[in-house]
Amino acid sequence: MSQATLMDGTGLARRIVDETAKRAADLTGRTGVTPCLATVLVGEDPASVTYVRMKQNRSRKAGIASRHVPLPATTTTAELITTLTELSADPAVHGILLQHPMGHHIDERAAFEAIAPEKDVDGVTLASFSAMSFGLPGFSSCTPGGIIRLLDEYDVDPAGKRAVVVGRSAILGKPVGLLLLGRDATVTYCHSRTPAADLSSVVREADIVVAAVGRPRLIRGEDIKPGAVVVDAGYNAGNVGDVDFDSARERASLITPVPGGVGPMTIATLLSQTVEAAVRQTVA
Ligand SMILES: Nc1nc2c(c(=O)[nH]1)N[C@@H](CN(C=O)c1ccc(C(=O)N[C@@H](CCC(=O)O)C(=O)O)cc1)CN2
Repeated sequence: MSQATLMDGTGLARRIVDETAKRAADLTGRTGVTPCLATVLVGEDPASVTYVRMKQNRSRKAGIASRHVPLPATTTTAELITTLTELSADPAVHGILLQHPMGHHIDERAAFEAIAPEKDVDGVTLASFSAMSFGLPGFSSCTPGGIIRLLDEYDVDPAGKRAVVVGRSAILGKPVGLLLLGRDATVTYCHSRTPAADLSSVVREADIVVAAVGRPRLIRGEDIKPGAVVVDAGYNAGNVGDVDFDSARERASLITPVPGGVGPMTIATLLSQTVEAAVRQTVA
């Protein structure tokens, strides 16, 4: 079989950011309101610092203002909730991003819930999760939303397909499975406690594989069903995904590279949802 076609997240994300920039400029021209994304970072984890900086840089290119709130690693859950409540009440802020992960001492769920649903452009609140689960309007979690957009771009219709999601995190694995279910896929979840033999047998049956467990090269080409669509949403040190790319691309029909696949789509979705939030919050 020939090698899989690459799903180009970088190119699609660039087009989404260009469209987002036009929408932002239109809003600013019509109303004088500049969309504003507040980024909140607890501590100085190097990867998180990089991701937040990427979000700020791309926001600037899209005509979105950033308000950065760096907090010390010692910040308590109560202090973080106070910051997020203030940002939620600030009319100049349209979207709020709380970078994950935070320190183990922080109650992440309580912190995310302090974000007003209408400003939850990262799709992390229970309100956003429930809306997404029921197919109601709301903001999707950014990486899952970006993955579905990428599948659409490459005419991958999940309806009737067997999809496996490897991973069950609140911001990635769980929601992407629900979005695929919403598109009528037959979804199975595997995760870090799934025995290796079960993982292998489930992946072997899957038409769509979404790897989101954070284990470098866990998914091997020998387990990929010939012609399957493979989406690698793993972020591991050294820009290594959860899929063994070289062996998987020999069997897949479509595959996302790392870097250049799902990652750029995450940020493009965040920016697009920020401008959408600003439009909804602006009485023209
Ligand atoms: N609150 C959130 N926290 C986290 C999220 C999220 O969506 N919301 N996702 C990940 C990390 N992440 C954004 O925060 C992220 C990771 C990677 C990329 C990306 O574009 N990666 C590039 C490579 C980057 C490089 O060159 O260094 C790629 O894949 O091409 C974007 C966003 C965890 N936390």
